[in-house]
Amino acid sequence: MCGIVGIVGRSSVNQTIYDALTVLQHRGQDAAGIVTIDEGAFRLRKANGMVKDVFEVKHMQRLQGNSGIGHVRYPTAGSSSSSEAQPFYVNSPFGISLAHNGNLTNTVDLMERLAEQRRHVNTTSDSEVLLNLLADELQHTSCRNLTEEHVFDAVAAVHKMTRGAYAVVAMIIGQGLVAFRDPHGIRPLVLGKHETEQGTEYMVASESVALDAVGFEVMRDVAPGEAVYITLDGQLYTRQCAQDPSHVPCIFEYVYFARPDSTIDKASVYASRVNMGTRLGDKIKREWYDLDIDVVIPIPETSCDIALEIARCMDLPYRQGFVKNRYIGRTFIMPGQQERKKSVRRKLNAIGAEFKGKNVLLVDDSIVRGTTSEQIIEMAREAGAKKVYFASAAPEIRFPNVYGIDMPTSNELIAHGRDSEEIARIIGADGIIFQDLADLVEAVRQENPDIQRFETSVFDGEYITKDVDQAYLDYLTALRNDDAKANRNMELGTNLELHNVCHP
Ligand SMILES: O=P(O)(O)OC[C@H]1O[C@H](OP(=O)(O)OP(=O)(O)O)[C@H](O)[C@@H]1O
Ligand SMILES: NC(=O)CC[C@H](N)C(=O)O
Ligand SMILES: [Mg+2]
Repeated sequence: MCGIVGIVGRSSVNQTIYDALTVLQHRGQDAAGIVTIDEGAFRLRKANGMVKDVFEVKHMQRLQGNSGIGHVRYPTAGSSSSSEAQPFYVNSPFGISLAHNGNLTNTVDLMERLAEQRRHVNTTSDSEVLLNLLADELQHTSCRNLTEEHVFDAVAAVHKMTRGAYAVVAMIIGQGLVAFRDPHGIRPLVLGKHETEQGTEYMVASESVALDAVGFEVMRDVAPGEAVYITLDGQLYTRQCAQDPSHVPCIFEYVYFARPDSTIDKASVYASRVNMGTRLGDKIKREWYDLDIDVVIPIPETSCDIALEIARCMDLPYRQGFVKNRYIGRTFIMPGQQERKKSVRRKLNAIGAEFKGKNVLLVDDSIVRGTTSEQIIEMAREAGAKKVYFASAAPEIRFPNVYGIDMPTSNELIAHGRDSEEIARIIGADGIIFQDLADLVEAVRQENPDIQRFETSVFDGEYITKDVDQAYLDYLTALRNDDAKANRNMELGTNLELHNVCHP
């Protein structure tokens, strides 16, 4: 998952965008970038690394201007090379810079289409394709200045061509900032404002927490298919640009990706996780009524709220049996399995007294590759646990994700083609229990019953964009399994870092 932010302000926005990106860091740890508009030119800094490492004082000083966009990246397409860090830039028309959260499912077709238009895409990134599509549509207008109608027509045309998931923010030199969400609203996008003496400032971001952190007030979520256009002098326009929008947000945002203090599509992530705990706690009581569990222990960090609620439901003590190293990021979104594996032990350490001689129930939000659960169970046993049971607040993840979460290969998923007993045996648990999908859906719907359907393909294999067939999944497996990614990253390590040349 990536994080995006965009601001049209009344004074310098560099620090505000930086601060917002630090609060969205949990959505992408591979690369970060900011572009601002200053005196009719883009100022850009992007590179691999965490926000605090990418932007030094000298970069921040160059990022002048009252409007800009930012991105934190977790790659789901192309490579991890710094030349694929975002925002991307294209010089015509006007000069456009774009940042994207999500993943396109018809990138190959779109590339061909762009080639026919004699547009060059310099990387293997789907986001650069998206930028060129938008640019190509804006190119059709012959006016010197864009109106909101030109912008909205261009977004409508992009919607027609593009399949997959996308929340997008783009800056157009001399014109304004445009943000839009795919017609299913798979990825989140929220709009907010801040009143100043000079006038209203507007901001869009992946999560509401980014607005909270920098003192902006949340106005509303951007609707599926809707576009927001804010001119550089601060006029806000909005329009529905999709022909047949429907609201099908990604449920994994609530399970794992988003911060608990965010509200996405009017459903609090924290409250949804507590509800997941209540429902899973009830299931454990029903199905494991004869088990002798002494204590409930979360696997930090995302599962803590869920585990606390399970303990409450089951009337059992809740103990923080694992201490998290606060200087290590999320392991699941790291690029390779070797690194992910090594990081679990560097990140989490057991407190012996909480395990010795006890039957423990470990709780996690989800089990994806099983990297975390396998090692954590081993650590619990080394710390002296008698029995180790495992509960997952999400159902078994059996199908690839094609909408912005890097789970492209079913063979890398521990639950693919396996039942609970086999999974328990592999990770070394004495018993394992998963949330039912209906309960997971209701846990979030409890917070916003207007959401009729969620994007749940990783659990049930149903892809809302209808263009995902076995041939596409096979293509993705070949392209993005861990080995293929590692090879590609080595090859592209020296790729032309076209957009970074002026700010090393
Ligand atoms: O089965 P796996 O492939 O290990 O993936 C699942 C684990 O990865 C995530 O944790 P992560 O360390 O990324 O982040 P967190 O600290 O927010 O829990 C998630 O919360 C699970 O613990
Ligand atoms: N996780 C994401 O949103 C990734 C965005 C884009 N597909 C990239 O790989 O850069
Ligand atoms: Mg975790």
